[in-house]
Amino acid sequence: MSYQDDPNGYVGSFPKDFTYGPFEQNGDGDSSSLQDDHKPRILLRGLRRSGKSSIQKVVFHKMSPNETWFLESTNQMVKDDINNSSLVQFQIWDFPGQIDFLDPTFDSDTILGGCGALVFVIDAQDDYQDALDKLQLTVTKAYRVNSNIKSEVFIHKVDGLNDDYKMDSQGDIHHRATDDLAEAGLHHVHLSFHLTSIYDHSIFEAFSKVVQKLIPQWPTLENLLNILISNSGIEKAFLLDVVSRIYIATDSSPVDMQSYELGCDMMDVVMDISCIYGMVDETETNTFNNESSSLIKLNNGTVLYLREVNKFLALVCILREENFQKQGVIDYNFLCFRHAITQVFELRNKCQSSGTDRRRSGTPDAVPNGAADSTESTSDHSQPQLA
Ligand SMILES: Nc1nc2c(ncn2[C@@H]2O[C@H](COP(=O)(O)OP(=O)(O)OP(=O)(O)O)[C@@H](O)[C@H]2O)c(=O)[nH]1
Repeated sequence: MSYQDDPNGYVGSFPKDFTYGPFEQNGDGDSSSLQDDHKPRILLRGLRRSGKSSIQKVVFHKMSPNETWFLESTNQMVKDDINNSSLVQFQIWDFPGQIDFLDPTFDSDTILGGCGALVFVIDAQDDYQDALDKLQLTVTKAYRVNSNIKSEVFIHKVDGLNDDYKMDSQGDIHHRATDDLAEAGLHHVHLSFHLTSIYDHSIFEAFSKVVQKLIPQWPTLENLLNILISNSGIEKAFLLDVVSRIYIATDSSPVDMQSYELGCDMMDVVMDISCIYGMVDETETNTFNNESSSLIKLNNGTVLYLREVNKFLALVCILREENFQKQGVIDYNFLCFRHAITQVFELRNKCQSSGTDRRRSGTPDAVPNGAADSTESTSDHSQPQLA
């Protein structure tokens, strides 16, 4: 691995205005200033007992999978704000299985209009014909109201299935669901399928992919990670949301579940140790700060390295032990990376506040709907907001 000059400011081409020193968390922004009544939405739909509430509780509320046995059936729509402590701000609306989007009393225009993604949960351990019928009706309705909505299908509870059956079910569901949509005249609507279970990391991975599609800055984050790993001898890097453990970006090499699990486990260890030993006084609530970092050497020659990026985000890197000998280079490149991420968020916040000012003053947006302009895309309520 060569550590050559890089036009992006990594080792060898030190940006002139960048110095070592305490990292100012400008990029975090003040989440309260970004609060908005109209949070972007992810809708969770599916038949009764398909696992919707369990998914929401396990991913965003740290409920252990076994505790979901005691969840009662949802009888009313539940709105769950994912904000403040988490980088990605959005609302999850969990609909009771029996609610019908086609019911005339259901205000589908308002509910589906500002929605970023529709997640449809299918219980793979059950007969899924009814679920497929409902999926077709739901996606058709959602698409007619909001053609920008991303449709995601979670083939859920796959922990009880053997690998062959899992793959067969996925193929069958994929085939039938796309045929149904084609019959309804919606050939062009794209459905994404994910095999999920709350008993492993598959549900976190699937949710990561759903959220990533809604983050306008995602390609930039991926690009920054690509530059970082190629200049530092890193094999895989994840940008993890500290609270939920979903990854909001990774480099463009394929994700293998084991690496992601390692990253999440490391994050858990760091948070546990920080909570126990990192508290300076009783009033302190956030023990994850710019001092937080961790290094774990595995006995197979792999090194896991974690650094705090800002209070919502951590970078977890996986690399070979021999590439970690130049830790100074990696640390230096990490500082450049963190600086770049800060700039991305500053720009994001600037765009957002100018959008808010425009809305307050009633001035129409300068750019028409649909134009490829960063200001426009960031004030779109169907996108989650980076804090
Ligand atoms: N084996 C297995 N069981 C799961 C999984 N996810 C959820 N369950 C179980 O499925 C049952 C129903 O889960 P809920 O989350 O209440 O389902 P729901 O879709 O919210 O149900 P309604 O509120 O009635 O619409 C619970 O007993 C969960 O423990 C999973 O990944 N694997």
